[in-house]
Amino acid sequence: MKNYVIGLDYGTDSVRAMLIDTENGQELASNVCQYKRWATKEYCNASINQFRQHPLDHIEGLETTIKYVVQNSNVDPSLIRSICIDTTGSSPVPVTKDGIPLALTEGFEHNPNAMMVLWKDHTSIHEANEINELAENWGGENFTKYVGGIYSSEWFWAKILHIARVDAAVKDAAYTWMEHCDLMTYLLIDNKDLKSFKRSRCAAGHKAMWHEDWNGLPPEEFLGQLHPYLATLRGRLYDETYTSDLVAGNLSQEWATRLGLTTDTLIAVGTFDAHSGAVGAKIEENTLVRVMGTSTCDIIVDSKESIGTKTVRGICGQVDGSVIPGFIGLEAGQSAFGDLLAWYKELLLWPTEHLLATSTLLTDVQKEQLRAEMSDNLIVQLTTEAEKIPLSESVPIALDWINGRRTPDANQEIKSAISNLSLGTKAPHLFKSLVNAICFGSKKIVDRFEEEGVKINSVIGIGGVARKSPYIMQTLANVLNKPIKIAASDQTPALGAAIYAAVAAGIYPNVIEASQKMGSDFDGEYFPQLDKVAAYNKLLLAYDQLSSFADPSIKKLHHEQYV
Ligand SMILES: Nc1ncnc2c1ncn2[C@@H]1O[C@H](COP(=O)(O)OP(=O)(O)O)[C@@H](O)[C@H]1O
Ligand SMILES: O=C(CO)[C@@H](O)[C@@H](O)COP(=O)(O)O
Repeated sequence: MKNYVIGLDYGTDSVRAMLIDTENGQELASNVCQYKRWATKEYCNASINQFRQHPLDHIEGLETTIKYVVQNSNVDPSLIRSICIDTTGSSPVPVTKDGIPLALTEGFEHNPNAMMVLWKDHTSIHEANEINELAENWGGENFTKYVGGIYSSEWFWAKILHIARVDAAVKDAAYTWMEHCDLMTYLLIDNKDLKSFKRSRCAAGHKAMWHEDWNGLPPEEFLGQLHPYLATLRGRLYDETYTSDLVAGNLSQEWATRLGLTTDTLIAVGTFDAHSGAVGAKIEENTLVRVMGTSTCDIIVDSKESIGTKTVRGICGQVDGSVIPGFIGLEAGQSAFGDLLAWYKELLLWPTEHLLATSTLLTDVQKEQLRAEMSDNLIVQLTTEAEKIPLSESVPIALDWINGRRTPDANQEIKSAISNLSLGTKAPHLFKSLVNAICFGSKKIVDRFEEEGVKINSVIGIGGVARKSPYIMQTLANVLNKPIKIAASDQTPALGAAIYAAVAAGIYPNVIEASQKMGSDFDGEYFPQLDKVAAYNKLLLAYDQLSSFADPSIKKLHHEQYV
């Protein structure tokens, strides 16, 4: 009998559904929906790094995309066994006692503090510092131990603490908070009991300091010192967490009717996009999967025996079962990857945007066409020119911390810098230096894992930049001095979610087996070019020097390891 599943992947700008044949991972239908309200950035303020999303964008996107794949796949809806949802994270949402997102209730419809606080929102830098200070000095267990020793402003407690401080009305109305992947899963299932609802192990372990060692979330005595609200909230959250190979519940009658499915469809426990992306790209023990898009997420799985009691410094967490149940999932990442290049592109397009508007040489239509053409071609042209610049030629040295540093050693306050500019520095030289910077930042993550005893046997690249830029992937292979395989699928997170769904429905016995059968193939591999590896190592020394200058907390590096 045929079995089908749906993977639903919530990205930063859009949500996509994929209907998959569980026999071979073949995609039978897919559909993407952009978030309408988010597109106007109505609830955001980039100057203070405030990024909020309205839950209606997520609910409308869910209904549109799932309905589309169900109707356009020619599959009997009763054969659609299960759905799994992945989202960005940490992206917490305040909800009422009835599990309704606060922004859907009267009086809060347009209040950004009542909306989902997107992963890249950095309004809670101060609160993250406070959490770190307390964790280190309160006299008890340091609860940041399994999240790299530093709590980030991108994460659950820091974000909630910030909102509790700045918006008493939201604090008082928010009975509880849910990670986005949990909320969307909860929305679909029939069991509406918040206390017994199966929350994501991945989200709780990587972002909310949940760990078996202290029986769940940090205790009230700790959280209460940050804010009494957090202590109250702790009691309304959860003790247990669950991996995504498990069932959270059956599709509710209401949603079965709305989506054209039946209540026999199972909904798996939710997870994060990077983790499901790794599963969609056939991650195995000691494989590093790098999700390279706007930012990066670096995911590794290692055995419990190999990790033992070790805690890896400066990463985004080590969590039992966050990627493959039974293994430790480790996460790191860069706050900006493609975003550094996007920033540069925007900078260069400034005259096109502003001077062109006042020019009388072209019609409005021509201006628009020119603007679009330049925007589409700029990175491609810069890439062609940057590739021609020999490594021996002096290029600027840049840091990749344009949006702070996620890892190693989170510091969201740190800023980027560029040095070694001269009158000979042209736009492609600067572009080349930015590409080098994002690759050097990647090398720091790989080095940290290896220094801490986590073996990396192979590297897989997924995400927009991995697929669009052979130049960046070749540079990365040279900088890391490791081969990089590229997954063929553009949609590995949705595919990974489909794989979890298939295991939850009992179609496969475990995630590894399902991922081997359903996961993406590879359609490219980049190998280090031995003549260039040494030259990049030299440039890396200059990157290290600039890093230490911009962030004096970085220890003096052992340069001898690179020469
Ligand atoms: N040809 C290219 N070379 C390098 N980077 C690119 C290219 N095209 C797009 N990008 C970068 O890719 C990023 C978007 O990656 P993508 O994976 O599509 O999005 P997301 O991270 O939101 O899922 C942008 O930051 C953009 O600067
Ligand atoms: O941080 C995580 C997961 O832990 C990601 O959700 C976050 O970087 C967003 O990634 P994308 O830009 O959607 O690829």
